[in-house]
Amino acid sequence: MSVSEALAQVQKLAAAEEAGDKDAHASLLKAIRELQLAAETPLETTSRFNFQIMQNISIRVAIENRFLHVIVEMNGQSISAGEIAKETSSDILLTVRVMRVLTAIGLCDEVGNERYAANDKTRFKILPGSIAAEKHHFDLDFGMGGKLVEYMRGPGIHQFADKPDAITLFKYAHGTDVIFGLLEKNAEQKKAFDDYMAARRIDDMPQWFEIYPAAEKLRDLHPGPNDTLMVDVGGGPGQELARFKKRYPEIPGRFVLQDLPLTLERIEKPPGGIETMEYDFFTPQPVKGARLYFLRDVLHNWSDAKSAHILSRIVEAMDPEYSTLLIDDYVLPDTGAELRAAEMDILMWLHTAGLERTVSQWKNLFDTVGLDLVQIWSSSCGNESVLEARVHRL
Ligand SMILES: C[S@@+](CC[C@H](N)C(=O)[O-])C[C@H]1O[C@@H](n2cnc3c(N)ncnc32)[C@H](O)[C@@H]1O
Repeated sequence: MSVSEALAQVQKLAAAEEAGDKDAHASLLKAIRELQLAAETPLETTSRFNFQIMQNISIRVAIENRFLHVIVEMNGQSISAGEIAKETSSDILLTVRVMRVLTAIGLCDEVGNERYAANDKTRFKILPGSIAAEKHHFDLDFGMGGKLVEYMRGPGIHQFADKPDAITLFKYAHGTDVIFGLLEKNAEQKKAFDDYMAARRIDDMPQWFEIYPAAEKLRDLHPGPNDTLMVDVGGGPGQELARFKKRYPEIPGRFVLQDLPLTLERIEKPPGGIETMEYDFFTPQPVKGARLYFLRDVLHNWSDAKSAHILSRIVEAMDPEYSTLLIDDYVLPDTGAELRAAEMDILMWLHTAGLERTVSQWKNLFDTVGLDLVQIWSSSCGNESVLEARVHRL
């Protein structure tokens, strides 16, 4: 694509977004990336990738030394490098060097010689959720990046932790197979993980029960008060059940939140009307014949072998004529995946020895456990999809 063709595409999508088309945003960002690629020589493209590490390192220094915090605290006034260095007990030369990168990438404004002012990206970057994301990604991912070559030439890449002798990159760099083991031992990373996850839950994005038309699907259902309407398997603190119940308080039946004792013990007060149940999802499912079994952000943490095991326990409990399984997770298209989805897949490999699945990979997984994919429900905003599955009937 020529530069002017790529530019025309950007202009078209920018106009669509300005005219209120919410779906245009992701396409606009993709078109901007394509425009940059069209304008760059191959040398410039590869060198951009080689040098992007300098940006991450500069950001991490600025966060640790609170450069951006001090700039934001000026409430719109500018501040000099000398003042930042004094306020943060940092070296002035280091401050200037790091701020040069940060202003060049737009994280802060350079308003004069060695003078800086906050912009909206600076203010966002120091929010607790952003600091948490920085620590989560930089500290863990650079730890793995630093060991990668030695690891590839030593044990070699083990994407999954199914076999007892598997050495994941996470284990090689951080000592535990996957992130969850590390979080049990590392309070700073645990807090960063929790804050990051909380900040990622954006309430105005479509909820799973809107993406999947739950009210319509359950309208003609008349469960008794003791019949189970929904089991959230590995449901964490139970926010999804709580939101669903709040939105549709009239829907009768039991709502069961299942998770490991450690997770349930952390819930100070279980959401109203929701029953908590300690349960390991590799063991037989105690709640039989529920209308809905629900798995959100669970299977992407596990290999196909482990996911098949988890799913089989649910399939055994499902009533083939009545139960539906809903899986709320990423679904990558077989071709043309968005960059963020492709990156999330790598993140799942690195942090959890899991994977984000394509449509074909989901179908193959369902085939191995006797599930039929009924439909994939998606929304134009956000990355979540809801896979609707039923027990295979002959
Ligand atoms: C990524 S979290 C997703 C939580 C929740 N579904 C959500 O969307 O917020 C994965 C959940 O799986 C739970 N989990 C991990 N291993 C489990 C097991 N063997 N049995 C039951 N739950 C488990 C974790 O405790 C955690 O709450």
